[in-house]
This record gives sequence, C-alpha cells and structure tokens, in this order.
Amino acid sequence: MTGAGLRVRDLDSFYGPAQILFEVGFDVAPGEVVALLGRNGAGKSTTLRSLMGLMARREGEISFRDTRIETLPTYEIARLGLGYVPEDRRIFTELTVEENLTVGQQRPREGVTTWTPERLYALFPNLAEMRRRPGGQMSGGEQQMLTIARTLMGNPSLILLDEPSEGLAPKIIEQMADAIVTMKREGLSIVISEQNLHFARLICDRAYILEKGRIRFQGSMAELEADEAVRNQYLAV
Ligand SMILES: Nc1ncnc2c1ncn2[C@@H]1O[C@H](COP(=O)(O)OP(=O)(O)OP(=O)(O)O)[C@@H](O)[C@H]1O
Repeated sequence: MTGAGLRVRDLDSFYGPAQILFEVGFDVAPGEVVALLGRNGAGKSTTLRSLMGLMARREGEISFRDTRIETLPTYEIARLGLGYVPEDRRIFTELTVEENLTVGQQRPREGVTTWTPERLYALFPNLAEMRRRPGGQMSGGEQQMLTIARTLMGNPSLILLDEPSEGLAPKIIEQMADAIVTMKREGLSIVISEQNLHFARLICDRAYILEKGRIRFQGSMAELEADEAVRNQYLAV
C-alpha cells in the first residue's frame, strides 16, 4: 500500500496481564474514512492507543506510509504524519484558542495539506469567533473541535479520532460531520472510533466492528446498513 495508507495485522494488546485485543487487522487506504465501531469496552480506544505506541505491551504488525511503526516511540510515529485525538480533550486551558493552535504547529509535509489557523477557522467557524478566549472557557464541543484543529496544525496525512461525537449536542455533531467531510476532501485519511452509527454513516466509507477485542465485521457502510443482524448483535441500538 502506498501514500498515507495504514495496514494493521495480528494486533494483540495488553493492560498488564489482561489481553484486550486479539489478532486485530484492518486497512485504511489513502483518502479513506474508516469507522471502528463497537459497544463500550469493545477495544476501540485501545486499538487507537496501540497504533500510537501508547500501550506498554502490544504485538503484531503496523505499517504506515510503507514504514513499519510498531517498534517506534510515539513521537516518531506522530512525526511520520499520524495524528491522534484522544477521547479526553487535551487542550491547554490557560492558553487562548490561537495559542493552542500555535502549540500544535509543525513544518509542512510533502504531499499533504498544510494547515494554518486561518484555514482551520474556516473549517471550524465557531473557533474563529473565540480566537482570544482561553480554552478553559469553552464548551465541550468547542474544546473537541479545538483538539482536532490543533492536531491538524501538525499536518498529518492520517488522523485517528476517538469518539469525536461523544457528548455533543446534535447541532454540534452536524458541524463536526461537515468538518470531517472537508478534511476528507483535503485528502486526509481518517479513522474514527464511534458508538454512534448515525454519525459514522454520515461520513465513513467503510466500517470494522470490534467486540471483546476482536474484529467481527468488515464491510462498506452500505453493507452494514443492509445487515440488520450484525447491527443488532454488535452495536448499541
Ligand atoms: N487502563 C486500563 N487498565 C486496564 N484495563 C483497561 C484500561 N483501559 C481500558 N481497559 C479495558 O480494556 C477494554 C477495552 O477498553 P477500550 O477503552 O479500548 O474500549 P472502547 O471500545 O474504546 O470503549 P469506550 O467507548 O468505553 O472507550 C475494556 O474491557 C476496558 O475495561
């Protein structure tokens, strides 16, 4: 696989002695938006953390842009252009929106969109209106957008979003979906961990379903739509 592609094979991950992921495998083609679906505790966050080298013990093969990354430290994985937005919104609460963006800035990367604060304000118009506001004085949804915007300042070619719609009001969820569609149009590859099938259906090309740390389904969103039995068995309805 070339370009921004991600390839995961036989991924096992552990918290202490407890094995959480079992032979997880999936692919993300350049420019594709892929959903990792599954109920609470299925292993979605653990999968994303494993890709970023944040688990103390994990085994298997992970290739990103034709480079094996499973032995690299997190900062080197990020430097290759893999962006990660964890579930807990990690903004700097004392810094303004603008300062938070500056903190995330990295040099331009060949072949991918170079993001600037102005381009990010166009992507997230809410943030434009509060560029001098401290991060701690923003709503949860605004903080979530700022976390994504700050990660984009690193000019990733692929971004991992852990439950971007969680806890957001319906109107903010719509804005988030619009922003993700624009990011895809800019050529970004995206992996989204989600419990909300309705949100995933707005933006994703393909889906994998995790249950108890194993992949139980893979297919296009249309195939998932058509498979009521799979949805009932593995997803919250
Ligand atoms: N720090 C930890 N120590 C031990 N076990 C953990 C830890 N974090 C998560 N787990 C366990 O790992 C399993 C997978 O959790 P994970 O957070 O990856 O699930 P998830 O699919 O992302 O669900 P959620 O939507 O709740 O985040 C769960 O059984 C959870 O209890």
